[in-house]
Amino acid sequence: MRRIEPGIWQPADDMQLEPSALEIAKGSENNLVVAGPGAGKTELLAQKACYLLQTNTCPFPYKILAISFKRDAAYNLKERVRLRCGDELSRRFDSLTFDSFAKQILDRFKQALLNEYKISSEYDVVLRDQTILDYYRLEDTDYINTTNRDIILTLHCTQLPHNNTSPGESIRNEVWTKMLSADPSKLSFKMIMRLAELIINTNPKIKQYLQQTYQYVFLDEFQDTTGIQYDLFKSCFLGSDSFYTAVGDDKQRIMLWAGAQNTIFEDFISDTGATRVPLTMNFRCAPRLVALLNHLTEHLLAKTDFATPSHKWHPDQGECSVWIFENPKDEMQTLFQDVHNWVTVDGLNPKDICILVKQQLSTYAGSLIDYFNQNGIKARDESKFQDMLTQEVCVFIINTMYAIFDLKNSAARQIAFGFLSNLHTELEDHQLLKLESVLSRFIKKIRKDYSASPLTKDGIKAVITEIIAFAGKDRIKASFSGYKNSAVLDLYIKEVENELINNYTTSKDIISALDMLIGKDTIPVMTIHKSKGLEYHTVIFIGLEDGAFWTFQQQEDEDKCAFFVALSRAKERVVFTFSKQREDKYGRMRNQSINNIEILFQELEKSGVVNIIERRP
Ligand SMILES: Nc1ncnc2c1ncn2[C@@H]1O[C@H](COP(=O)(O)OP(=O)(O)OP(=O)(O)O)[C@@H](O)[C@H]1O
Repeated sequence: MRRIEPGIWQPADDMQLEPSALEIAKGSENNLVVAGPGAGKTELLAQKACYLLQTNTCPFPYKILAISFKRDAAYNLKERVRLRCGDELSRRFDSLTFDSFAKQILDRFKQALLNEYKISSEYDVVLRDQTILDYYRLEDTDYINTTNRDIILTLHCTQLPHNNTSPGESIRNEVWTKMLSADPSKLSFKMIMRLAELIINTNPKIKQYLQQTYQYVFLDEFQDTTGIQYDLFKSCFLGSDSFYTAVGDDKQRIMLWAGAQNTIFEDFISDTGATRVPLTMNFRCAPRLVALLNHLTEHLLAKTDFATPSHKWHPDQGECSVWIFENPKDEMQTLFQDVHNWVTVDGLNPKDICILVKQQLSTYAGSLIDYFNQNGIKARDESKFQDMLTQEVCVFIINTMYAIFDLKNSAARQIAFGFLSNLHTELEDHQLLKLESVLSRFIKKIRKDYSASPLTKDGIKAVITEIIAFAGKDRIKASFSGYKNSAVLDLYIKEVENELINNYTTSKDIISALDMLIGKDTIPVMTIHKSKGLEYHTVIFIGLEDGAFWTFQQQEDEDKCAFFVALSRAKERVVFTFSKQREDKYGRMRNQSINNIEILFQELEKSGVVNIIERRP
């Protein structure tokens, strides 16, 4: 690929960056970009990656490491850079979550662990706190006096190697020993992070290798970085010649409950000498929504970093309403009628509408999802699919299936080919052309083999097996560190297979089954925490009620931020619902109040841009 002169480099997709954003994209300093929702913080990281790669400012073999908070964010950032810079350059852009970054270090260098922290060659990742609590219960007879949260915190909060000075510490150490020496070892992601950190801190050569690999390090959603994650970052990179760009927004800090470090911005500046740079635009939200966000910034969050809307909007665009209902049935029917109109009359794609809840998705939106589906508008709990649909191997299988069974889908074939070329980084351009025609022949052959009679469950399984065999399981394992463990790779392949077979059983058509899997024309329903970084034309938040904000009195600031995050996912329209009654998780109908969260209603009202009305079907 031809190098672009730094002087003539332009941001991709004709985007105009704010002058300070452009300076950061082109600069090589440590920066902390602090800006509100929709300011283009993630976009700035994508543009900076393009600048560094396209101008060769980050020359081969150096790489860029971008750490995002969620898998889908990491995947989207990588895709954005790949589409703009091409496969070859974007291979030097590693976009990971903290969890996957730590896991890669552990998987690659586990032989370098100190003896007392050795783990089995394959290990189980423990995703449920209960597993840890069960180990703890075996060790600690006073278990009953300690809260679960404290146990989990104590287990992970200290850097390795552990001291053993107090009785509490010796119990913790015993739990670690038992989990590490289980067959296979049992590790939580936080333990993986601590082990990765230990490897770096006790092996200067590995640390040096890492620092020499990554000349630039990006940190997205930095406001929610936990102490453990920050310790890992510091162990890996502090004192190196790498340049760091962190971006975040303290008005969107919603992970304090999960250990986000409250002082992370100040700590980062003092540790790295980074310059704090504000951005002032909001490219996402229509002007009336920006006005509302500005009002809440000042009066709810007591901050002063106000935003200016983009010129692409008319000043009157953007609407925010609070709809008050007698009961959840009225709420469900009214929402359905309105959404139906938006889809059928206004032509809005259901995928551009998002339904959000604070927590307990099935309590607040379970019946609503069923009702929408029964009446012809597809909706689903998106969190069940967010991980699978951003797994490279799943994306590959799905797109190869599209390429086989949907002749018109040339984009799918391109994505499948992108995956294959990542497995064959040794190939020259002319050899890649050959690979492309091998893929075409494979697609034609499978299409022919399976076109004579309708597909069966076994047929779907066989096609997936052939697709994986075609790519080469060993190659996939060698090329993606996340799949080094065969069990993990098999699990994801099985997950796609099961979902496809389920969908096919209902739809009897493989394209429809694939469409269902990717959530085509389907309203995503999720919690606020899962919506971080995402954006939709319309956002419907169900349950602006004390019941949903039951933590408000204990963590007022965090819950206000959660409310701010929900609102700021909308580009054009946001609706909050309040139902005078709501079923609890045991199915009992309860009266709802706004005594605790009255301030949210007051400020919405005072902003002058919110329509608060009683609605009936
Ligand atoms: N310079 C720009 N010009 C036009 N559109 C932009 C620009 N920067 C970002 N956008 C668009 O604005 C939207 C928000 O961008 P982005 O997600 O990067 O913001 P963010 O600051 O990370 O948001 P948040 O913190 O709310 O998740 C996206 O649709 C993005 O494509």
